[in-house]
Amino acid sequence: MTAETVATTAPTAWGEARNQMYEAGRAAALAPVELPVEEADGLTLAQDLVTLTTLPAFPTSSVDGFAVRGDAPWTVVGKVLAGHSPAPLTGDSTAVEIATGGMLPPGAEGVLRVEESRHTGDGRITGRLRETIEWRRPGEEAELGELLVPAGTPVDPGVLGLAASCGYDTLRVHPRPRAALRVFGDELLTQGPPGDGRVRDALGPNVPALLRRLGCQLAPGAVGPVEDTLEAHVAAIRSALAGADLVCTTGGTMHGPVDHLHPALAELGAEYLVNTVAVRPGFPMLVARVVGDDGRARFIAGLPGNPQSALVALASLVEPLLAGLRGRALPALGTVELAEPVPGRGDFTHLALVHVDAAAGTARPMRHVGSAMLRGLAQAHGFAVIVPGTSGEPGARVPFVPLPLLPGERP
Ligand SMILES: Nc1nc2c(c(=O)[nH]1)N[C@H]1C(S)=C(S)[C@@H](COP(=O)(O)OP(=O)(O)OC[C@H]3O[C@@H](n4cnc5c(N)ncnc54)[C@H](O)[C@@H]3O)O[C@H]1N2
Ligand code: MOO
Repeated sequence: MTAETVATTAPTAWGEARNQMYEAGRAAALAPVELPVEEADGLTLAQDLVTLTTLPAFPTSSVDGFAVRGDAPWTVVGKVLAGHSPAPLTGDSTAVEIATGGMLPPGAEGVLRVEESRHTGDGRITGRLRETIEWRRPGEEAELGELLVPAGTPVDPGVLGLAASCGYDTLRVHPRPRAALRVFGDELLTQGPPGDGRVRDALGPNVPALLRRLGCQLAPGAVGPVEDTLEAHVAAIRSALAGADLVCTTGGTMHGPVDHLHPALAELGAEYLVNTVAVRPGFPMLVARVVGDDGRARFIAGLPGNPQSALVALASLVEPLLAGLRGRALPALGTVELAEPVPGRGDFTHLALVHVDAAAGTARPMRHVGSAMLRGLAQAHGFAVIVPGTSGEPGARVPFVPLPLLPGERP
């Protein structure tokens, strides 16, 4: 389907559009790179994480005390600190002082806690060993070659620590997608209060911040506003495509007198993957694909100009596309229980902004949720999904699309 031929296509069902975007992203998943472990935070594993050693790699004392051999009382014949490789303990009724994490000497039969030991009059130590063992056995956490975490797992601090602890210096990971934004609309101001027919560009500040939260790095370059001519639109998208895997545009998704997005896509030889979605708000959203001279697919996401609609398009199309590009699973939708009624939108899916009360587990629809408004969005946790042909009744459990917020951003 080329950009010229689809002005009259029927909107894609919301769930189907979401799945299509994920599959398109997965088919173009970014080629893995090998990075030092500490540089892989926030990326996605492109390899299974299997242990390069048994874990622990050697028997280690789990307490400060004495590693002993034979019966009490024991003659102390040395000391083992963490990081040292001890000589075997061979003599009967002998012991070495040992620190937590110290390698157990071969031949040791038990570890006595320092607080449970006593000195005898003749310079030896004595005490009763506990029933439970006081050292960690090799392989207790994992055997050599055991799968710890599969490919496709997001790399977080836990994975970083685990990778280092079992011997990795580098990890094979999918890199961050490079994203760019171009904002369309001659009516947009980038400074000062709106008035006299001009509105402030809300999406120039908003969309890059969301793209970062969705795991992108933002390509450098002017966001706009791009002049309302076809030539300027084509040039702006083309320059953005040169340095990005994903170009988001805002505005111009309809077919008004200065809506140049569709003709610009046609001129760039873009192929629509989704062009309009049966969702409110935001139905004119689209995603198109351009294959570069290098054979690599790049994506253009056309976000509607109405600010809330742009955010619905990000959550509906861009988020699953990015999950695929990053080599991750499609984010599963949780559910919320509606505390108040939420109207349906006939044959369209309704994405309704809600505030979630975590303690009660319920969701309350926001006020100020016109598609041109951001007031409700700035206090919402995400969108309750009211499927076509239904309305959201109090007490009903409905799917929930969270906003990509960082911990602590919506207490
Ligand atoms: N005849 C019809 N007109 C419209 C329809 C329709 O079905 N028939 N659908 C409406 C819907 S739904 C939406 S959504 C918008 C989509 O419009 P565009 O994507 O073409 O966007 P624009 O026309 O450029 O702008 C729409 C609106 O949003 C404001 N805007 C744009 N960019 C920004 C920004 N960066 N920051 C803040 N506000 C922005 C712009 O000033 C307009 O008010 O079309 C409807 N029309
Ligand atoms: O996307 Mo529009 O009204 O649905 O804002």
